Formats: sequence, structure tokens, C-alpha cells
Amino acid sequence: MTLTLDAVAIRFRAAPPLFPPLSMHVAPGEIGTVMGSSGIGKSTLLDAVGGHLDHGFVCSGRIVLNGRDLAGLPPEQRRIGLMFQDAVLFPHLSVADNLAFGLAARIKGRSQRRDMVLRALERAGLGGTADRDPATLSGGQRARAALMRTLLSEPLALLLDEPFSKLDAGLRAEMRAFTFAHIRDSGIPALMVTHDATDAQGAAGPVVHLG
Ligand SMILES: Nc1ncnc2c1ncn2[C@@H]1O[C@H](COP(=O)(O)OP(=O)(O)OP(=O)(O)O)[C@@H](O)[C@H]1O
Repeated sequence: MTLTLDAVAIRFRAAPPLFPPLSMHVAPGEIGTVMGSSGIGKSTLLDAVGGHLDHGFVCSGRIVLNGRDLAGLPPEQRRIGLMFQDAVLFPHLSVADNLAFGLAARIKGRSQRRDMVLRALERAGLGGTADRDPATLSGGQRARAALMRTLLSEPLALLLDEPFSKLDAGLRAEMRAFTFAHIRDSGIPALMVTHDATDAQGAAGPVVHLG
């Protein structure tokens, strides 16, 4: 699975483009990093890839996932996972039901879903937390559970917008290593927006600076 941005540029209505045309190739399991000053359009670029551009924005160039040009496709047909600063688990569901959420459409058997969720929790170092209320987990545990929920939905690519910026320094290093290792293992391409040069170094993939 690969993600290719080919001369992608975004403008708002008749305004000039937010940044010069951007090209980047992200290989399977690789993490491409987008850096640049505040307001340059980094989050808007992720919106364009995910299919969530606000009304009035126009995207030119090509965004190609696994050989398929994404132009005009709605988000649900793109199957792109998202990871944001705030790892939000549904508060009214147990940890296991949170992870099972994205599986329900694809895996019909309840016990099969449960097995997949328990295995994912083990992999994330969260064995034994399945039936707990998410509010009883630590911030780091919640962040790991949220990432596993996203990966279990088998996205074709992953978008990360400042994924570690709200975590304290120790947790940030741990979560960075955890996230990047799981992306590499999953073999999906990821695109990460960050202000933090250490994130970019850890990602060890292609890096672009907008503007
Ligand atoms: N719905 C909108 N309508 C008009 N302009 C918008 C809209 N959303 C964002 N913008 C503008 O588009 C530009 C890019 O915003 P964006 O959030 O993508 O920047 P960013 O590089 O991610 O910034 P930051 O690093 O501060 O998060 C900004 O100038 C912003 O004001």
C-alpha cells in the first residue's frame, strides 16, 4: 500500500494557494512528515487526503492511494484512519467495545470480534483492561487503545495531526515509539503533521517543509 501526493496544492476560493505544490511518496509502513509554520495549511492538507476539506477549498494535483486517484471520493470510500492530539474513547463503552467499534461492519461474529480485540489489547500492553471503563485508564493507555481501535478498522492509510503534542515528555517518547512500530508492522502508509523535529526524526520517512 502506498500513498502518493503529486503536485498537490490547496487554495480557498480565489485566494492564492496556501503553499507551493507538494509532492511526496510514502511507501508501505512508512511515515511521511509534513512540517511548516502555523497557518500554512498542514491540517488542511490532511483534510484533503481524508476527503474532509471544508466548503470553499479547492485541491489541485493528484492524491493517489494504492494506485487509485482519490479525487471526488467521499471519506467512507477512502478508508483512511485518523489520529489526533486528543485520543478520545467513547465514554459509555468499555475499552473492548471501543476497539470493537470499527470491526462491527466487517466482522460479523461477536466472539471473533472479541478475540481480535483481546489480541490487539495484548499487543498494546493493555491486557486485562478489556472490561474497564475508559475513564479508569491513564492518558497513555487511552492513547494506545485509541490507536489500536483505528488500526483494527483496517484503514488503507493513516493520518496523524500533531499526534503526541498533548502528551508530557516521557509519555510522548513512549507513544511515538509505540505508534511508529505499529504503523511499520501494519504496512500502511502514514502522513503526519508535526511541529516537533523529534517526531520527524523518529518517523524516519520522507519529510516536507511547507512554505
Ligand atoms: N473553513 C475555513 N475557511 C477559510 N479559511 C480557513 C478555514 N479553515 C482554515 N482556514 C485557513 O486556512 C489556512 C490553513 O489552516 P490550517 O489549519 O490547515 O493550518 P496549519 O498549518 O495546520 O496550522 P497550525 O500549525 O496552526 O495548526 C489558515 O490560514 C486558516 O486560517
